[in-house]
Amino acid sequence: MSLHLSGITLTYPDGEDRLTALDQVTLDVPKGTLTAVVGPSGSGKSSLLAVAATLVTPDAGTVTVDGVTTTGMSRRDLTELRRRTIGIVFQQPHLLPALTAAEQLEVMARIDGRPRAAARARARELLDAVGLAAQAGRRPHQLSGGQRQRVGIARALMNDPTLLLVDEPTSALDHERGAVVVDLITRLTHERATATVLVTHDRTHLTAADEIAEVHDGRLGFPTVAR
Ligand SMILES: Nc1ncnc2c1ncn2[C@@H]1O[C@H](COP(=O)(O)OP(=O)(O)OP(=O)(O)O)[C@@H](O)[C@H]1O
Repeated sequence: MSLHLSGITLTYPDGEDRLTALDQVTLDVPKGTLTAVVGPSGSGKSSLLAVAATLVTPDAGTVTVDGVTTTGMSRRDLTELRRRTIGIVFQQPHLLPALTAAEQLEVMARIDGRPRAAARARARELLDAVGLAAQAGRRPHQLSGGQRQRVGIARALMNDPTLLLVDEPTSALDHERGAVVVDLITRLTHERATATVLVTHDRTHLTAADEIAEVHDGRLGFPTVAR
């Protein structure tokens, strides 16, 4: 199992009290499958992603990524685990304005200490995989919103992650471009055998999912109704 969340409870300070953002959440995401996480605003979707990304430590429960249980791990070991095994796609890709599409990717590999030639080859391969081979030399302002998001997806795959966490990737895109991005994420999930968690507001994206998890008030349910 590439991602295993077991009995996760997460609370935030709320005045004198604590607000329960996640309540006993258990979720398994096998390699090569996509789980869509849906639910109303404030239900806990971003919190779930942050816990899975090991960016937030839950009050209770265990997070296991690629067979490694993170309980009690040092900050440094968690950073290393994230660097090796987790790719994150944000709502907005936050590209660096001065860098070309290829350089946005190469810089990730250089941070990891990979040789320049290997970084360049990997960046080209991934830009090709997301349909942007011809745009490799363009800077963000020369790309459309959908193309920028695809650069963000390719960048998240640079470290060959086992776990791909995707937060509302289509929020800045129109419906059609959003569907293209979700199709791409689904294809890459199968081709690259990532365990993918996709948070989405758009229920039309659910046809692409292997599993749908609905969050309500921090609790997770799996609908049994047909999609
Ligand atoms: N840092 C924080 N401190 C206190 N409360 C927080 C914090 N982050 C989130 N919350 C609360 O936790 C609950 C879950 O929030 P979360 O952001 O996970 O929801 P969400 O489903 O992602 O919402 P949206 O769809 O609007 O992004 C909400 O009630 C929210 O107000």
